[in-house]
Amino acid sequence: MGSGELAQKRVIVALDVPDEETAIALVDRLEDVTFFKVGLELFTSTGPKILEMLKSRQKRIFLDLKFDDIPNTVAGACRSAARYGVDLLTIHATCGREALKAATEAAQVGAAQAGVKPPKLIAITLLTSISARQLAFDLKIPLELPEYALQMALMAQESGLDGVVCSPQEVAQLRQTCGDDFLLVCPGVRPTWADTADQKRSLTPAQAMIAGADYLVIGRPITTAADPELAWNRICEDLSAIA
Ligand SMILES: O=C(O)c1cc(=O)[nH]c(=O)n1[C@@H]1O[C@H](COP(=O)(O)O)[C@@H](O)[C@H]1O
Repeated sequence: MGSGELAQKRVIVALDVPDEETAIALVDRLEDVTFFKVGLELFTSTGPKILEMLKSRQKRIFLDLKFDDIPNTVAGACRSAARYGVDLLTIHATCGREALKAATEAAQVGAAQAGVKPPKLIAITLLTSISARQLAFDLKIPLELPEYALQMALMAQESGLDGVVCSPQEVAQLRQTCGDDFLLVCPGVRPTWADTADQKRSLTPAQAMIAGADYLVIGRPITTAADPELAWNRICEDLSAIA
C-alpha cells in the first residue's frame, strides 16, 4: 500500500470548527482526506447544509451527535439523522440497552424512509477524555476502566449496534472479545509530535491501527496545525510504515 492509502481509507478528520466557511476552507486544503467527522460544534452552527457540502465533494461522513436520552427520544433522533445518508452515527452506550435497541431499529427505519443506506450506528463506551482516576472518583464507577469499556461494548453489541467508539488503549481487548465484524473507531489518537490536550488515553496512529482499530479519528493535530496538509502527510507517512 502506498504512502497515504491507509490513512485515506481509515483516518477520519474531525472538523471541530465554528462555522461553514472555516470547514470548507479546511476540506478544500485537505484534498486527499476522504472521510470527515461533523460533530456538535459544527452541526450546531451550520445544521445539515454542512453534510450537503461534504457530499457534493464526494466525502464520507461521520455525524457525531452523541445522542444521550430516553429510548423514545434517541430513537426519534436516530430516525431523523439516518435520513441524511451519513456513514457513521454516534450514541452514548450509557443510554442503556432499551435505548440502544430502539435507536438501532429507528436508524434503519429513517434510512429506509429516505431511500438511503443506513448509517453504521456506534456507541461511545467511555469518552477518551476520562482517566481511570476520574472514572473512579468523579463518576463513581467501581469497575476497572478496561472492564467498564468492555461491558459498554458488549451491551452495544448485544443491542444490535454496528460497533463502538473506544480509546486506542482498549481497542486490542475489544477486538479480541467482540470479533472482527464489530467496528472499532478510535479518537484520542496522537502522533508523537502532537499535544495530547484533553485526551487522557492516547496512542499514536500506528499503535492504534496495529492494536486493531478500524478507523482513527484525528482532529486538532491536523486542524490546528500551522500547516494542516503537512500534518496530514506526516500521519500518512507514519501509517505507511505499517501498511
Ligand atoms: O465520538 C467521538 O468521535 C469521540 C469520542 C471520544 O470518546 N473522544 C473523542 O475525542 N471523540 C471525538 O474525537 C475528536 C478528537 O479530536 P482531537 O482530540 O482534536 O483529535 C473530537 O471531535 C471528539 O469529539
